[in-house]
Amino acid sequence: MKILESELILNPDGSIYHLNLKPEDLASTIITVGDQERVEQVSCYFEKIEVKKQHREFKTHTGFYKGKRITVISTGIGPDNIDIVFNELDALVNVDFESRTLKENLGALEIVRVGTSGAMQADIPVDSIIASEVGIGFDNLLHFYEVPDQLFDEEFSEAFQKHTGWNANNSKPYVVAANQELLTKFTSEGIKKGITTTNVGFYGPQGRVLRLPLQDPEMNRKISSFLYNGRRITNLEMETAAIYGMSGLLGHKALSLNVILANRANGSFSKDPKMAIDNLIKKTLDKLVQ
Ligand SMILES: O=P(O)(O)O[C@H]1O[C@H](CO)[C@@H](O)[C@H]1O
Ligand SMILES: O=c1cc[nH]c(=O)[nH]1
Repeated sequence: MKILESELILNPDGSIYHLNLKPEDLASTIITVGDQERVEQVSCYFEKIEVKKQHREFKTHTGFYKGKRITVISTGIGPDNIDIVFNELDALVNVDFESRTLKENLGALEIVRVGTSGAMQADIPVDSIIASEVGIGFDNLLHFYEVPDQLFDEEFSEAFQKHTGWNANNSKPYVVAANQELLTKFTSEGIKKGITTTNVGFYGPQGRVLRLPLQDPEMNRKISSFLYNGRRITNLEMETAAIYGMSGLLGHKALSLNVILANRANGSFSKDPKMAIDNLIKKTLDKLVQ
């Protein structure tokens, strides 16, 4: 069935609406970063860059690292942007833009998020790296899609809601896993597995108080004391669960790696965030070519 012009929006040059990319601009291995300035921080390691495009906060470089074609793209902040980026990345590989129909053989992208994050446990040092084996989404993005039974871990979500006395006005947390193959490949010395919450804001939704009091000032304490099958929540950020959910629905493989910049349990912050992120970028690139 033909996808209408109002649903799959193409720019006059044939590129997709927000990302400003054409199908040939994209590699099948993709690194997503939040900050558009991080795109160069990744692509500076490429031996050759063949595509450089930007529209709004979505900046893309495609090039080669040790002979492997890789795309690095910025998503901006938050799950609403993940909806845009993941639908458009998928359309770039799985929709024929000429006929506006789905391709017969659907492609699976390999997607690794290189992000920054806050630790919820005092013993997780700033500058360390966590590979999220599970994302817990506090956003409601995934609830707008038809979700197959096996994608969310409902039992996990219920245990979490019970432990925290979760306020139903916030959302219904969804729990979704990383791609196991990528998780195994990336977990190593210097990259530890963890459980990551995806929060809908940086301040109140992550329990930060500058001037506004919180609806539940105890939320971070409840999150950090939660245990599920002996596993604790390690860190929080703003994209991972949405990335895992959208990848699960669309048939792509995704893993989220985050360097810890803030430790919320002991109030510390990285002394050199740029260097800490750079360390994660180098590790990610080397793992991708292994
Ligand atoms: O550094 P990035 O990848 O943007 O990730 C984290 O940093 C942003 C908040 O400062 C949020 O996007 C959060 O997920
Ligand atoms: O505390 C933090 C640090 C980075 N990113 C977040 O979302 N939270």
